[in-house]
Amino acid sequence: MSDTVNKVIKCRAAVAWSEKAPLSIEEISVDPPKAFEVRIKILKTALCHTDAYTLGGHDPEGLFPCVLGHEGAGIVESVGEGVTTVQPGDHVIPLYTPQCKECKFCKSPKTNLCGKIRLTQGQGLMPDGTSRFTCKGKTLFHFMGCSTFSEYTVVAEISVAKVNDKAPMDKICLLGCGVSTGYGAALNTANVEPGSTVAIWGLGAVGLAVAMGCKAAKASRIIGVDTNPNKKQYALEFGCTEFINPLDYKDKDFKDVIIEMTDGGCDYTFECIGNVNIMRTALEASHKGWGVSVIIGVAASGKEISTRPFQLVTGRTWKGCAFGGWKSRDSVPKLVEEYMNNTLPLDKFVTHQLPFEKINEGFDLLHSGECLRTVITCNE
Ligand SMILES: NC(=O)C1=CN([C@@H]2O[C@H](COP(=O)(O)OP(=O)(O)OC[C@H]3O[C@@H](n4cnc5c(N)ncnc54)[C@H](OP(=O)(O)O)[C@@H]3O)[C@@H](O)[C@H]2O)C=CC1
Ligand SMILES: N[C@@H](CCC(=O)N[C@@H](CSC=O)C(=O)NCC(=O)O)C(=O)O
Ligand SMILES: [Zn+2]
Ligand SMILES: [Zn+2]
Repeated sequence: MSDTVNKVIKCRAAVAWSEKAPLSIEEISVDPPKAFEVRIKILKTALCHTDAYTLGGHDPEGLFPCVLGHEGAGIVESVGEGVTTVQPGDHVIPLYTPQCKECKFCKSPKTNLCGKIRLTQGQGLMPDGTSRFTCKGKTLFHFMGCSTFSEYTVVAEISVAKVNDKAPMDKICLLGCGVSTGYGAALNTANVEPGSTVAIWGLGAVGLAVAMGCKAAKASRIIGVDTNPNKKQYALEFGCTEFINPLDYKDKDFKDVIIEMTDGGCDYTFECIGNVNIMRTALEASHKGWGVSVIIGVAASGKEISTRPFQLVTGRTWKGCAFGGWKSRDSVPKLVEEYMNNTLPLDKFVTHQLPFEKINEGFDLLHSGECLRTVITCNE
């Protein structure tokens, strides 16, 4: 048994003291896990666009000071009373979409949105309404039920997936969010069929994982759309059959470009940016009668979508997707196995690696357009 069990752990965390400010590496105190909670030593975490979105002050649920991060992997350090499904030493991925298996959402095959702890998670707190983090006498909020930008974190038992302990943490951490989300949006939410025509707006890690999912589903045309011309090379590498840059068609309504290219529109379209104007374009570029458009991107506070209702009357469907539609505790260990047997590539998403103290450079990279994912080493 580790000598930290039942004790407060003092460790480094990247604290977000306020929005729009760089993270600050601080010594924080991490309390022991309470009942049905798990304390995790985080080995690796990646940065997702959603961390930047919340730090940028765009998240209506953003609370500060907090410990951000939700795309991580680590080892269970200790467990609270009543925890039965994981034990110290287990390799785990924290889950921002938990799976309690008891609530009406978990019992429904129609959704992966567990409702058990969503309220307190959105309040930046553990399920009992308190925080496990303090720093310089101040309480820090949790983030998305994960807070992986720390050497140690505490999460609910229903928010951890136990995974293969042979799997490399610097790759499988990506299954905590971006890759699982994009891949599942294609396979679960859209349920893309063989021979389909698809367009994907926004070729970051999420959009490229959609492309991978569409390729796995044997779509015949996968059109990658991004304003960054450097994304062409990634588009083709991750399964797009063609790449198109809307900035090359400034004199046209871009949805018409796609509609003309595809004889009336795509069977499936995906928005992976968080831009409500593009969400409309993606819907309207889907085919009359049967087109399905999936919103994955997270839009800034106050933004709303619109279209003419006629677009829906004439048979298009607008859908949304959180965490790829995966029932998380059941599915994430299987996705790790897919990685281990080489059916779900992760390595090529990791374009940058940084030590913990350079985490702010990871945000710069995310904004630079050069990077798909930066993986941070929290503990060796
Ligand atoms: N629903 C869910 O469960 C999840 C949602 N998300 C959300 O998904 C979105 C994508 O995340 P991620 O892949 O990490 O983000 P990235 O920022 O890495 O990728 C977004 C891409 O879109 C490009 N882009 C920006 N504006 C346009 C435009 N007008 N037209 C075409 N392309 C454009 C960007 O180009 P450039 O590089 O030049 O900026 C970039 O390549 C975010 O909104 C994120 O918050 C993420 C995970 C889960
Ligand atoms: N907090 C925001 C919405 C943020 C959001 O939509 N989050 C996604 C995951 S994004 C991951 O990188 C999600 O799963 N949402 C479902 C949920 O229950 O949070 C807001 O309040 O608008
Ligand atoms: Zn994310
Ligand atoms: Zn549930």
